[in-house]
Amino acid sequence: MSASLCIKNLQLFRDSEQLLNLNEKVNGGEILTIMGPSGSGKSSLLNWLTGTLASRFNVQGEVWLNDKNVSHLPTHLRHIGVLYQDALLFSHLTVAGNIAFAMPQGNKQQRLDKIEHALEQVGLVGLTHRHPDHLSGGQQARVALLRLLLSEPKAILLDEPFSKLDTQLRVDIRKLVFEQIRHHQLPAIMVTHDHSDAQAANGKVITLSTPGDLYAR
Ligand SMILES: Nc1ncnc2c1ncn2[C@@H]1O[C@H](COP(=O)(O)OP(=O)(O)OP(=O)(O)O)[C@@H](O)[C@H]1O
Repeated sequence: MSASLCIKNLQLFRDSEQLLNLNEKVNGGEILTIMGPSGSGKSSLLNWLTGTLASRFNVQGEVWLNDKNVSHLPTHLRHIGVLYQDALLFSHLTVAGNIAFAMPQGNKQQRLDKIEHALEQVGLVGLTHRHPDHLSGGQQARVALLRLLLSEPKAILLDEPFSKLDTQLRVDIRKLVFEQIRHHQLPAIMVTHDHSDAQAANGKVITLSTPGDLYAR
């Protein structure tokens, strides 16, 4: 069975206004890019996928992950990970503590070995016991990525994850994130305002319309 994330017959309304009407399938290793003006429903789409949409919205449709309907599962059982524009690391925990926090339970030494190996892969050797306040923005972004990957998600959502990084760092971190998505063959959906992100993702791009124009183009 190959990995996939499917949006089936999504109809999303805020009050009586229709924001989204979508059917999409994203295969493992593919990145679907969602663009569109402020208020067009990008965050609402991500919230619906993770099961955190506010009750103010009316929604029909199903989320399927690896050929299983996960629409009725609570957020933590969907195994859909999100990377945000802020690294959102816990300042009271070390790098290892932050990453371990999201990992499945298991042997402590094996978990630490896995963390150190992952840190090595992204050029963060020696930072295992450091606190986030003593890391650069790029290092924090890498730790956030590892925390996400080592939580073993089945799909990844990217919510403007590069928008706070300066130009060169943006290119480097974006390359790393996309490489990891492809390496792990995870289906991914990225919300961005930046056309260079869309280009780098090298997949389908959907531009949502402003409310009133019902359909995505
Ligand atoms: N919790 C909420 N309760 C009610 N309405 C909301 C809520 N969150 C968002 N909305 C409304 O739903 C519509 C879609 O908002 P959404 O945040 O999904 O847009 P967006 O495309 O992500 O915008 P931005 O690019 O500014 O983040 C907007 O009209 C917004 O005001």
